[in-house]
Amino acid sequence: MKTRSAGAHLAIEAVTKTYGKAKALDAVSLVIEPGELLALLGPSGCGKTTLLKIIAGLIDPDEGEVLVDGLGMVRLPTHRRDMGMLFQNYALFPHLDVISNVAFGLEMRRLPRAEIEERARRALDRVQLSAYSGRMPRELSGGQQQRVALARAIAYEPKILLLDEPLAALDKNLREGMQMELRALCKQLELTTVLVTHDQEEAMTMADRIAVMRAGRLEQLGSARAVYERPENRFVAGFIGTSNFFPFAGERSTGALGATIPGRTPGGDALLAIARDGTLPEGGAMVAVRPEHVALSVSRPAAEANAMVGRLTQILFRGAHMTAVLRTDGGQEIVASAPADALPPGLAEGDAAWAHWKAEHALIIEDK
Ligand SMILES: Nc1ncnc2c1ncn2[C@@H]1O[C@H](COP(=O)(O)OP(=O)(O)OP(=O)(O)O)[C@@H](O)[C@H]1O
Repeated sequence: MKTRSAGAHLAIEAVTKTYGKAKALDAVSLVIEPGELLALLGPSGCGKTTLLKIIAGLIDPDEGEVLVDGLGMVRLPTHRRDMGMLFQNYALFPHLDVISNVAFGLEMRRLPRAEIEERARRALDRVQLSAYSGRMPRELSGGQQQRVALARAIAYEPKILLLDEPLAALDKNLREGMQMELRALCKQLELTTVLVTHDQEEAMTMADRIAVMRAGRLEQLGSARAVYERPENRFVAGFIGTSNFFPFAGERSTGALGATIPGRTPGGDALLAIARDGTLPEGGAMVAVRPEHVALSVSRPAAEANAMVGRLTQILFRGAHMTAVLRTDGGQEIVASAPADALPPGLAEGDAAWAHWKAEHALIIEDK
């Protein structure tokens, strides 16, 4: 008997969807490898759910194709696509016990009785709820109900799992635990998984790769690490983590970005040193520096490539980390974050301080 479902290859080709005049999706293409967990991440209204529903067959695209192992899906109804689904409103049937909830989809598929029972028990076992099979949904916690819904989604051993904000209804601690559990299960079952989320931490925790979307288009696709460390534009740098942004005043003709490029900031004549191989973006450039790469000191650091002086307007302790905001005379705000014990002793809000960072931590990104 089959004990696991190996994931399918999923390709989305130039999918477009328009509602009235508004383009919810604008020629989106991406490939998800077998067994890969891909997060669709973006702000509300960017088209994530529309794309997921098109993959599922709940919405028809205007143009484009969805391919599973090379086979076109667009004309196939949802129930013939071999995809498990788990949505935020996972609504279990209140009048059915746990095992019957899990078996429901299998019964719809008219499988033999013995096989339905076997598969439902195996799915419950995978979410560690075997002991709860006779309980009613109202006798379970929110997290347990969510697990039952997950068991229902994987019970018929689909090749693709589609998750739309599946943990949004859970409180923070439970959500974090479930993120790891859900990822582990997808990996164990080798499921090809598409996760819709607007929560960048959830995307980073769970996904092999993240597709960052904005207004119906794909902005950047890469591993969490790549997207975080090498955001291509201001939107991605601001949406995944936080960034300090500086206007870029280097020469457009400067080919070698490894060289020091003089820049001016609203704060005055600060020299911004930037180290990054590559070319300048066509549509205008900015410099981005992550707060954790900015250090603070009382006096000007001798050997640092970039340093700006200002006044500390806020110091916030956040448990393991602290965040400080420095404001230059010219009005440029610089956010620094560091382990709480890394703040120079004696520095307080209102004090003058220097913010500094290495050239290699200043990224040139597209200003869009
Ligand atoms: N049935 C519909 N009729 C008209 N417009 C729609 C419909 N469904 C979605 N839209 C619009 O399409 C765009 C994309 O919606 P979608 O639900 O895919 O966004 P999302 O990224 O999933 O957002 P959220 O995180 O808020 O769920 C939005 O501008 C939305 O208003």
